[in-house]
Amino acid sequence: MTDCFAKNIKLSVTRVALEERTMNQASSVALPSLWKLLPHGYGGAPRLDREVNTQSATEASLPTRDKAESQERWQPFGQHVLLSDVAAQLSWHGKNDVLMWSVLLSVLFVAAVRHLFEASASQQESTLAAIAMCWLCISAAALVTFWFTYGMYCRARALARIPGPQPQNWLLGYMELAYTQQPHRLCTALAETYGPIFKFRMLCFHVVCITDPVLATQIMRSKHFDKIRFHYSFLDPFLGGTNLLTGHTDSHWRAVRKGVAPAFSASNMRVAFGHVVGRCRELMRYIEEQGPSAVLDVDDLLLREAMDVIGRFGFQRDMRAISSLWEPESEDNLNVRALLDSTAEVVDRAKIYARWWRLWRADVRAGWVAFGRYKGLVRRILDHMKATTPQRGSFADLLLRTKDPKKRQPLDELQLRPEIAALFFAGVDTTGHTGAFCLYTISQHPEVEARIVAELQALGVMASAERPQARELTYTDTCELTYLNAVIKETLRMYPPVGIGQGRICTSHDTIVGGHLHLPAGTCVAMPHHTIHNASFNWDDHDNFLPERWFTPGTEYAVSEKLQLPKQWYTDTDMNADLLPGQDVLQGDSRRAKRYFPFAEGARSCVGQALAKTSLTATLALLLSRFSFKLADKMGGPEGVLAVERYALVTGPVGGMAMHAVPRQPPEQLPPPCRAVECELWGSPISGLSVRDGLHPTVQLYLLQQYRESIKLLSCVQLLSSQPRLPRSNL
Ligand code: HEM
Repeated sequence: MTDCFAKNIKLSVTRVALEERTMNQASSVALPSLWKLLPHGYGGAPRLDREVNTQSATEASLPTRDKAESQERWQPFGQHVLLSDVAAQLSWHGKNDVLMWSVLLSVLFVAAVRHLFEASASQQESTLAAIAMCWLCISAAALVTFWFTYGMYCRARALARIPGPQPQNWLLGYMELAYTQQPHRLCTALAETYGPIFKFRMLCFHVVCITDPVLATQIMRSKHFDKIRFHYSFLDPFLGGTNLLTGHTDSHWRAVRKGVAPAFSASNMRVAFGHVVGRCRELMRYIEEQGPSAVLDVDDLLLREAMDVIGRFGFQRDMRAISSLWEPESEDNLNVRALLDSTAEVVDRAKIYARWWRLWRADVRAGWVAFGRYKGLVRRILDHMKATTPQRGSFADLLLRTKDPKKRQPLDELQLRPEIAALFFAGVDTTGHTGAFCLYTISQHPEVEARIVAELQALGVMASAERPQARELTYTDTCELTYLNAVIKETLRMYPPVGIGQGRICTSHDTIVGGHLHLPAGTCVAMPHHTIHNASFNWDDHDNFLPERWFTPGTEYAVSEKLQLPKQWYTDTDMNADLLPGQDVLQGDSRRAKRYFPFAEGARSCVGQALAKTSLTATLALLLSRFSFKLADKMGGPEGVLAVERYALVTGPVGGMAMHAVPRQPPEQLPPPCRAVECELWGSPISGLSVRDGLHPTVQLYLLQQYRESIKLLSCVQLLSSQPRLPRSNL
């Protein structure tokens, strides 16, 4: 296959590193701007400031204010949909929808000709004017079509030698990828057939799939390839505008990224850990109440936990995603469901043309309402951020302090809202689905589960025969859980949430990748994570779930013996470079080529990866120390799980992951119940403090020192295990 591939690709210049050159050939004329127009430690302990006093008042007033606010605006359908939501969707079509514009212009043209005929004094005069107008329009349309087609022709010629599947429909191209439920698995199958570089066309897009680890690393790290805006802009009407996730790599993105990145610093992860523990304990209480015979959708539960953690960690706001499990009919639960369901609606809108205005369909109306509720949540979070002083160093605080580089002013509301929405959008599905797949893979490998249990017991965070009294999990423990971390890594290898990876494009220049692969300007480049992580040519035992592989140092880096392209493609790369003295591959050596990208690579890599890792490790450690998860019969075993796997911007099990949570020990053998303390000071939660009996002494001291006089602790002490909530009490 390698030889065949080498023959198919023209070996021109021997230049290996990523290189770009401006072409003076006609292709640069063919692809200019038209292409752009067309489809293609918050410092340690949680702060208990006096400012929070204002918070409860604000919170209390929010629902009324929201109601009044929304009554002011015209709501075209349903109480959650505002006119601005419809305007945002229309504006997207205005910018991107070629078909809509073609129809609109044709209608205008016919109307103009009719008007001419009616307005002209004589028959002859009107015929001449109409003919002139027709010629003018036809010439303009022909020019645009020629310009566009010529660009496509140039790209097709330049990419002709790259192998790839033949489209069944020459007009639409290879649309199978757009309509299959598992495009990531289809990509992997194509890579096994056509080799590490293959191409296909979808509509007018020529896509080159690069699954060779060295070239993929180079492109992800390159500043010459940007996000394909058209691909990401689908999200904009729903998220409320361009944001950190969907925007170009421009000065605005840089300002926001630089502004908010410190929120995910190592010291803030200790705070995040506290929130994760608090949420997870509440989740465990719910699971315990359901009992081992209940069929639980662990995917839904973990999505809710991720949502709560992001709400508390990022915005000091209780999203009530877990607590509303007890109140399925509540408004909170409907909002949570809206947020969780909205991803599917975005995907449907991307796949089904003009779905958004088919209002006679109940699912379309439900989709609008889900979007409306999501936006309502975001509006309330922003109001909350503005009305209170966010925790110093938190995402909310940093976002409010970020300045628009052009206006040199803090971001306005219209800029802030999409950033808040994007954080939930990027963080909830990815973390939740990964957790669900981790529990699934562990349930399928009893030997893996046994090793995790042994590790938790050895660390003393899980009760054992030798040590019946388990101690509390601490932040430092998450780094000590090496086997559990290897299990998470292996799950992310086999089930990377962003399965088809990132789409990149170089609009202005032709580019030569690896010294030999010529990519004309406007070619889309896809680096599917699932394929890179699961192709037989990149990994040994690619089909097997082997957490042990992560104990070999440098597993995430490309292996030179396995590379498929001719050796001269790699001569200038650093992938073979020996480590410099004192360098540790486990710490990451940015010069080396990788073959493992669950969080992407380079400037546009995941900003929240530290939070995701902390959250996953702590959640799984706590859940697995208390329960053993078994796949429910209704899932139909591993084949059933594979069948429900669906890529909807993030890979997850459609319909959820049904499992039983079996307590590890009968309750009477469990160590004395542990109390998770949820304190609230005027509505500001101090979560994740867990103690065996009453408030932790440090917290007591801290509270007494800070608030000796004014403290009115709305303390709600929740007992874990199956004990009921305690009534409110004063300190
Ligand atoms: C297992 C969990 C996660 C995985 C696998 C993951 C993966 C990724 C990947 C692959 C990207 C690049 C997407 C692209 O370029 O198309 C990305 C971007 C991003 N992620 Fe994550 N993510 C995870 C969790 C989170 C969390 C918890 C947050 C925040 C709360 C977050 C926030 C973001 C943001 C804001 C971006 C856009 C960054 C930028 O372009 O500057 N992610 N993530």
